[in-house]
Amino acid sequence: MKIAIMAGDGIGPEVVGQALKVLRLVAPQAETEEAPVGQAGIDARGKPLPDETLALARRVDAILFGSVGVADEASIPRERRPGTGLLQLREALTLYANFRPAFMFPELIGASTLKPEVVDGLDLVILRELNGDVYFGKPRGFETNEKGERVGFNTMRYSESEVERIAHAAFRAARKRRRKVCSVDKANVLETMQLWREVMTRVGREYPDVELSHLFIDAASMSLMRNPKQFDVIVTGNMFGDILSDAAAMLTGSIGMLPSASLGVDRKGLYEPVHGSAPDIAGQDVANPLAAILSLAMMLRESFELEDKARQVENAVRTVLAQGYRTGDIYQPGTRRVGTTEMGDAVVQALRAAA
Ligand SMILES: NC(=O)c1ccc[n+]([C@@H]2O[C@H](COP(=O)([O-])OP(=O)(O)OC[C@H]3O[C@@H](n4cnc5c(N)ncnc54)[C@H](O)[C@@H]3O)[C@@H](O)[C@H]2O)c1
Ligand SMILES: CC(C)[C@H](C(=O)O)[C@@H](O)C(=O)O
Ligand SMILES: [Mg+2]
Repeated sequence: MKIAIMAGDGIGPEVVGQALKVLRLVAPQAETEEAPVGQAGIDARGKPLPDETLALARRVDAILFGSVGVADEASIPRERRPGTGLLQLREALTLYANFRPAFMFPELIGASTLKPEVVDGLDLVILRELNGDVYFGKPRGFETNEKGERVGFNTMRYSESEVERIAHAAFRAARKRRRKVCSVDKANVLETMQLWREVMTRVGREYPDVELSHLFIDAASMSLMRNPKQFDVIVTGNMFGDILSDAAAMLTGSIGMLPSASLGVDRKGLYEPVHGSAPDIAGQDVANPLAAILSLAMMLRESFELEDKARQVENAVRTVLAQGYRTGDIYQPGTRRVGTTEMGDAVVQALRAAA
């Protein structure tokens, strides 16, 4: 059981630190090795994904990832951008299937931005394609047009085989759940997405026991807010999945609650909270570590087939919420406001008590 720990930047090390305490307790046999990524990679080795970090990623069974990013990310050239380290890692390991479950803990119903009856019992998963789309399509870059103005451009691209493999992943996931797949695209405007819908429909015929529907991204965004419980598995492209999953976070109360698993062709996976490095709250011991801890649970389940351990961790999260522990992002009057470390300790305590 070899695990690479890539805590990254900002609140990354704070939340991964809590997940590590949980790992040590539930799987003391796990061998871990840390490696810098993001701005930490640039500081240590001059690159957002140092060669040594990538080599470690290739050697291990799973990666526990924190978050990467700095406050002025948007103005930095690509090769020196912390986020590039994460994108390169996803590409190098062919981690094309990014599962982002959004699950409503009953204790947090009041923390959701939606009415209680709309989110009570919510349990959906957004399956985001992670290796293609406008994120990786070529050509990309800057050029000068005939008027002498600068032009920035990217290309939205998907090949049939890329859509096929994510489609199969979606239908397989649906078979373990409520057997419904909603494919989200923009096939009314974009050729890339016409192909996406065509391939989804074709692959769907191989899964007659799974109900397939299609929505355009604009309508899907609305439906996610209006009636999120209609969804089981939502499968979508890289860019739309990025946006929809942050939106889904607010249904469940906070982005600090959302875990994710990025899987490829084998069981090796990268597990990370959906949130970023949150420079606005970094270093204050206030970030919610539960998304990182729930990402660890996904790792135990998916990469190591330790279903019991995964459940223990998820139940411990449920217990601390029932006990009233809340970080600032999910705080409500009448509950107990705690910091990152105290929340991690509470989860460890709950695990010990249940053992
Ligand atoms: N997977 C990743 O590593 C990842 C994901 C998203 C963004 N980023 C990067 O992070 C940096 C900041 O991006 P952003 O501000 O748009 O998104 P963000 O997710 O870092 O933060 C958005 C908001 O949510 C809050 N927040 C995030 N995580 C939280 C937690 N665990 N507990 C409590 N509050 C939390 C932040 O304080 C902020 O107000 C950028 O450089 C961006 O590129 C990285
Ligand atoms: C940091 C960034 C590159 C990343 C993405 O856009 O994929 C993040 O927003 C995410 O959701 O994991
Ligand atoms: Mg994102």
